[in-house]
Amino acid sequence: MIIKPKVRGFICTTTHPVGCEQNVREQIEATRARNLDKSAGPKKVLVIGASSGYGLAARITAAFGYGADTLGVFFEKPATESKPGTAGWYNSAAFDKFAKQEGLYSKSINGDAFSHEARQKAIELIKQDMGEIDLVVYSLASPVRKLPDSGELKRSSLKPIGETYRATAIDTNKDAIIEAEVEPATQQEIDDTITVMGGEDWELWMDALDQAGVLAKGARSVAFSYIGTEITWPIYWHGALGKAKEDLDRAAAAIDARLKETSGGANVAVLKSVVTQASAAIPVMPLYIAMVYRIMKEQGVHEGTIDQLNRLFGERLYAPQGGELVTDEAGRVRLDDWELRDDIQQACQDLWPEVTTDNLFEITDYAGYKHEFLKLFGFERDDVDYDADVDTLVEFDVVNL
Ligand SMILES: NC(=O)c1ccc[n+]([C@@H]2O[C@H](COP(=O)([O-])OP(=O)(O)OC[C@H]3O[C@@H](n4cnc5c(N)ncnc54)[C@H](O)[C@@H]3O)[C@@H](O)[C@H]2O)c1
Repeated sequence: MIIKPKVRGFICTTTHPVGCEQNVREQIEATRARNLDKSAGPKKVLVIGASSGYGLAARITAAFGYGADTLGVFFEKPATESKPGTAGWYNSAAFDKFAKQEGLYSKSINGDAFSHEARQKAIELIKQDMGEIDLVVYSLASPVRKLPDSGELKRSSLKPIGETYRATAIDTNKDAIIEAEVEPATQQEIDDTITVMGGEDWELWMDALDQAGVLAKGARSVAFSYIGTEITWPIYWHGALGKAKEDLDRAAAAIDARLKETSGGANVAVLKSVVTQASAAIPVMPLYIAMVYRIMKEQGVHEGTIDQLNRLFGERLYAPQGGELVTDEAGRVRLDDWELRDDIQQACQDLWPEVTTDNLFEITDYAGYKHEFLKLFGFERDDVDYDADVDTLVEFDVVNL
């Protein structure tokens, strides 16, 4: 099949298997170049949400930075005769291939991580192949959760709370500046967003792993959050999603108290805004990212997904000098420190009212944003021949639920 990108709103409905493999290879090379202290890191790792974005970067960091065995859980689609698989499918196939070449254990579960079945399958595989795990990374981003007991479907909302949110944004289909308007979430929508993206499911995973006796002494767990500043607060931190992320903080404290009994611990890690399938769906994020990327690149402090995870592991969770993990007052590990620097945020504030459809590509890094977005699906890489016929039917070591 010869595959070209087909963008519909904030997703690309086609993917390129070779481009996705090259994306994974590039992240592995970036991780190797860091020369992380192998003796300090995790050895057996479960990553929930392992196929793209921050979860994939966590899996790559654990495996190729520290030589860890990994079990990944994700919800992706393989190719059919007429349609390529999802990017996360090809990313995971590539990860699996490279990990096995390196002699590392790699196994994956493709199915709904919110289900009890996924937890049971993970526990079965850990018992069978890994014994105990010493790190659980929780990196799900989902618009919907099927409740594991009742089967009821809950949906999350990307909405403000209290007032209608009006802000300058990009219509990414037309590359045009628009005024976005988002109605506030109802109480039901806020509650449902907490149910989908809050900490309950993370706790269910940690309970199940603990009860099954597969958590090693000193095991750690980390889940990811975003806080941002005034620019994004109305839609994010002060919106429905922010309430869910507050609930993640609550869950982190509860899980931490339990893991501390064996000298382990749990934290929320607050990461910077990067281009992923999840962030592309959040109103205003594409414009904010286009601005903050430009400014952070100019200041020499730009980081992509893999850089953040390499730094999280290498300089925070498994810092070679040991000692106390540095957190903020709420126990969160902060990797958004450079993005939230006053000078960077002030430059974004200054740029915001200036942007128009005409100068969008000139005064922001929107070109960089678009490139990163297409890259997520395996497109726009210099090292891939997009006119060549590719085999889309890629298989690997995965248990499909
Ligand atoms: N992208 C950002 O800018 C940003 C910034 C800070 C924090 N975060 C947080 O990082 C976490 C991961 O987000 P991302 O941006 O990497 O997203 P992503 O869309 O790239 O990845 C989401 C992952 O979740 C998996 N997933 C979704 N629903 C699932 C289900 N039902 N069962 C199993 N797997 C499922 C997907 O397969 C994929 O592996 C989220 O908690 C997000 O809030 C993201």
